[in-house]
Amino acid sequence: MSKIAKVFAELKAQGRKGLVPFITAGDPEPGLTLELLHALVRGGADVIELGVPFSDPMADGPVIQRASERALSHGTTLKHCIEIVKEFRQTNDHTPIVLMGYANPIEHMGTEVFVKTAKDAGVDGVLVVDYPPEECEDFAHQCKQAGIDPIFLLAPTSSQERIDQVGKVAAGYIYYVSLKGVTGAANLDTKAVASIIPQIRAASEVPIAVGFGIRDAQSAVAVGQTADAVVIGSRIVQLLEETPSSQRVQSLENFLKDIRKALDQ
Ligand SMILES: O=P(O)(O)OC[C@@H](O)[C@@H](O)c1c[nH]c2ccccc12
Repeated sequence: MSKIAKVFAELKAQGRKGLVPFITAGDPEPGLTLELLHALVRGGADVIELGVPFSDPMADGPVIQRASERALSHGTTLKHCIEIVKEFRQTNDHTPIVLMGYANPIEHMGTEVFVKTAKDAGVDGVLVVDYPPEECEDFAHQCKQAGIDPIFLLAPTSSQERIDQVGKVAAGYIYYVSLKGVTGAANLDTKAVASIIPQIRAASEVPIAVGFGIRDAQSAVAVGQTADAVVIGSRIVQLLEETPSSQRVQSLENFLKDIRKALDQ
């Protein structure tokens, strides 16, 4: 059983919902990411999504685009992201990390080299935004062979055929994009999300995490009523952007603790 599957099995047994925060590696300043990862764990993260900065992040709204730009301006590469995970694993062996990113940097590194170095570093899952299942059979296979869960996106626009297809290859969790739009969008409709989840559950036994537009305890709890986990990205990235450097780690931990508390009530 993968580390991600184990975490979701534990959550289910405890009747709890998963909390999955996202940060961009190398943002807002280089050298802080490792500390931020540990702060997320202290704040109650069950799985962490670590964004690999990319110059043309077409699924991302302005907040995460700016994070990518900052990280790239500090010279953050895919190799650095993997090294951060390796360092994190020196002292944390239990919190799964999912690398989130786009195909270009991975193809630039070479998929075989990527899968091998990611596995050796302790990466648990990979979500490549521009790799729909039919375009990455070989890559998904390589990941699975290495014990890395390939994570796929479904969205309100996904056809039944796509839902079935993702249901067949999914591992770790299925990421349901709550809305038509980019990360950080403000038009979350929890009722619409709740109406689609049963359709996805019918196609797969893999847990369902929902992201896009979850900003606070209230929206997290509302989505958590039907999803197995909630993903929070832009709100966290924005908090880091707005907080003075000396308070970032503590603010992040506090922010997450509040959401955790609300989800566990
Ligand atoms: O930012 P939001 O609205 O909280 O949504 C989560 C999201 O940021 C994170 O999961 C993510 C960041 N970049 C992505 C690209 C595609 C899908 C998902 C993502």
